[in-house]
Amino acid sequence: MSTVKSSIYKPLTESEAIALAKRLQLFTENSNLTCKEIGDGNLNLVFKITDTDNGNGIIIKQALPYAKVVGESWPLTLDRARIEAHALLKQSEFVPQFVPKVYYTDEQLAITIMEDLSHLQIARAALIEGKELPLLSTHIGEFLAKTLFYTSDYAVNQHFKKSLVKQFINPDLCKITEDLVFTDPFFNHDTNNFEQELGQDVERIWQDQELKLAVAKLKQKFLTKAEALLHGDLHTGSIFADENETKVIDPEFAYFGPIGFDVGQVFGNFLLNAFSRNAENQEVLFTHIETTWNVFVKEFSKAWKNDAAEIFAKTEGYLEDVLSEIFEEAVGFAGCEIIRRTIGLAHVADLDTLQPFDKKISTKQLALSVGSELIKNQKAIKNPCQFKEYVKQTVSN
Ligand SMILES: Nc1ncnc2c1ncn2[C@@H]1O[C@H](COP(=O)(O)OP(=O)(O)O)[C@@H](O)[C@H]1O
Ligand SMILES: CSC[C@H]1O[C@H](OP(=O)(O)O)[C@H](O)[C@@H]1O
Repeated sequence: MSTVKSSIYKPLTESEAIALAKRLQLFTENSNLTCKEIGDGNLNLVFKITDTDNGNGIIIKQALPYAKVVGESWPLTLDRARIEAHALLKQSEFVPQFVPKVYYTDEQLAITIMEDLSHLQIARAALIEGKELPLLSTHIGEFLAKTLFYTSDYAVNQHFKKSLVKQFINPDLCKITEDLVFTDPFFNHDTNNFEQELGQDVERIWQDQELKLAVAKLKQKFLTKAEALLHGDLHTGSIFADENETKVIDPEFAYFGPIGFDVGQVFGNFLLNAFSRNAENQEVLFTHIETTWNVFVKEFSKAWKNDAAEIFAKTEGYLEDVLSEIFEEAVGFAGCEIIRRTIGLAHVADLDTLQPFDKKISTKQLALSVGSELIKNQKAIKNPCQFKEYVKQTVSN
């Protein structure tokens, strides 16, 4: 992997993307290449370049100087491409099997060239289609445990950790999360986006002082708790998977934050998919939540026992306390993710594609109730079993 800093920024066209790939000798000179811009996310361009003779491909991801979902009226730093590439490289030190290979980066052009994962499917789409993805949560539990433990003060020399914190200072992308996840959905803000039929449910959220106090505290943790290098946007649209393989993409929101945030986003997105299903098909999502947590605990504890640098690591009860706090925070962060994906700016297809309309509205009402209950009852929910009971109880009330 090499990095070049001399180009001048310009959004690529499909033919320029091909020319770049050839110039970088990522294909042989006579290759017949096709290119298609396939970006379906909120922020960036994604070019898929394929050699038509053998099907081999690469992906060129390029940041735009604004948020694609809104347009040029929402300027956004190109530095997110540097953060994404460096986060992928850092994660690959601990879990190379779960991230795409990075072939090349150019900070000026804001591009990352990486492995084409088109043989896999985005997990959100696969779950909506009802696929089980049997290894997804085992892999994600291990991804979370290793990327988070090995970038934390539990594992890393404090001086080195602070140099990493500096490398991953990501204020613009953090501000998006601070606003879209932790602020706007809890106030009458113009970024919110919800059906008028949800008006009373949303008003209830805006008036709920107990809920708002709990969200304020979670937001404060997101702002201040520089515990480990987070992925920062670990929803099921950031995961490629099939029955055997799992790859986590799109860590442009990476920064040093609370471990429970990444874990909570995973829980929240599994639940959003569960809400979209009939009761008899929901169990597999609760199993994914349980497995994610159990594998996370197993791998995090193993890493702690073998590799902790912190002198207090062997102190009785410390690991257990750290894990309890991560779980408690994850429950609250999951609640925030569920609420923001239901009434905030950026929705999820799991809920938005539900039909008929009445079913969509009633499911969203349920999501808002469950999200609120999780946030308000974080301390009472101590394990995946109680998590499931709280969700089921809220659904049946
Ligand atoms: N490495 C990859 N291999 C194949 N397709 C990819 C790859 N990275 C991204 N994509 C495609 O581009 C889409 C958007 O990518 P993503 O990184 O999520 O962009 P954004 O940052 O804009 O959300 C993904 O949903 C996927 O379809
Ligand atoms: C204006 S950004 C909204 C939303 O989009 C990001 O998701 P993605 O990059 O995966 O499309 C992130 O979740 C932001 O909160």
